[in-house]
Amino acid sequence: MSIDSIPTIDLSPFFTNSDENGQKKAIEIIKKACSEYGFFQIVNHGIPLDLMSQAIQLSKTFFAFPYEEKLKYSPGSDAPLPAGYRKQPDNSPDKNEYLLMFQPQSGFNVLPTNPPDFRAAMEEMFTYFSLTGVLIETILNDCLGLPTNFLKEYNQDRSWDLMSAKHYFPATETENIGISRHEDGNVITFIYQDDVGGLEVLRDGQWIPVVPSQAQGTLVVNVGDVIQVLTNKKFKSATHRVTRPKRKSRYSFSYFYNLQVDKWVEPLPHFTTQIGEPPKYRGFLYKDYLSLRIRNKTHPPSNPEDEINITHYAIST
Ligand SMILES: O=C(O)CCC(=O)C(=O)O
Ligand SMILES: [Fe+2]
Repeated sequence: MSIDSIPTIDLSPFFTNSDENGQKKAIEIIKKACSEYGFFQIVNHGIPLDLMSQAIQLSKTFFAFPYEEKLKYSPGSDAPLPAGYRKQPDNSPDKNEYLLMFQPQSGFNVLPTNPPDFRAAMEEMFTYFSLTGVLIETILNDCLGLPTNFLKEYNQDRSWDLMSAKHYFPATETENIGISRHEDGNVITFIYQDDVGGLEVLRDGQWIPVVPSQAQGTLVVNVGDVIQVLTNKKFKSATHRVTRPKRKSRYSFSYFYNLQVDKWVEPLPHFTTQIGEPPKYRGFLYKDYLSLRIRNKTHPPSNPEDEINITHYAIST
């Protein structure tokens, strides 16, 4: 497959009820992209373009502040995840700093008051992203031929969704990794990247760049491990990474459409018993998987290849 094969889907048919044909076409392309790639891009997704570019602009202003200023927004100690400002530790292979938030009404958020409009823009982005998540989840439900609203009923609680604004430092002479290779553990991830580039997807052993098109408000969508397990690997959670160019900072927003942590995750009967396929994963409690992933970061194994990922639950055949 060639570089331009990460498809971009126009979602406008889903905002005008009458365009069933347009919806069908989009669903076909998304279905193919999820089973081959686990990655696709969307435009006309309903998030206002001026909000998106304003949010990136404000994030640039925020990250340009002195470190001490940014540290004022360090995460509170009671939060289940570090909501607030963090810089990756110096020994981490990931060279970025970020601002992480839960849904706007969460009591855990520590959001900057400076630049003045940043907090409102982050909250508004969050709200729009969560609507996009519901829409894409509904589309995936259709692509998979699941009963109407199946995924929606399985995944109703938005209080574990996360959004991060990230700033990647320019590459040095000796290293250029921004985020090392990984798969996302959640349900669906959305990425809005600036025009610098650097996001890459692994396909057939090759790193394929996801070419940015910020002006169109293009969002990258990637399927996470939860979908991969539920569908018994019919849909792929793609391996991806971020590399950094020299002399340029890179800014992005990621939205992690997540799952309530007490949920049980296992291959659905639709993709196993009902079609005579053996399950490829054993079931697990989502929070147990999250703890193992957090442990990768707090107690990194000496060999990065030993980091725990979804293959931890794989059933060998
Ligand atoms: O910043 C990006 O483009 C991607 C970030 C990412 O892969 C992640 O946060 O999981
Ligand atoms: Fe990721």
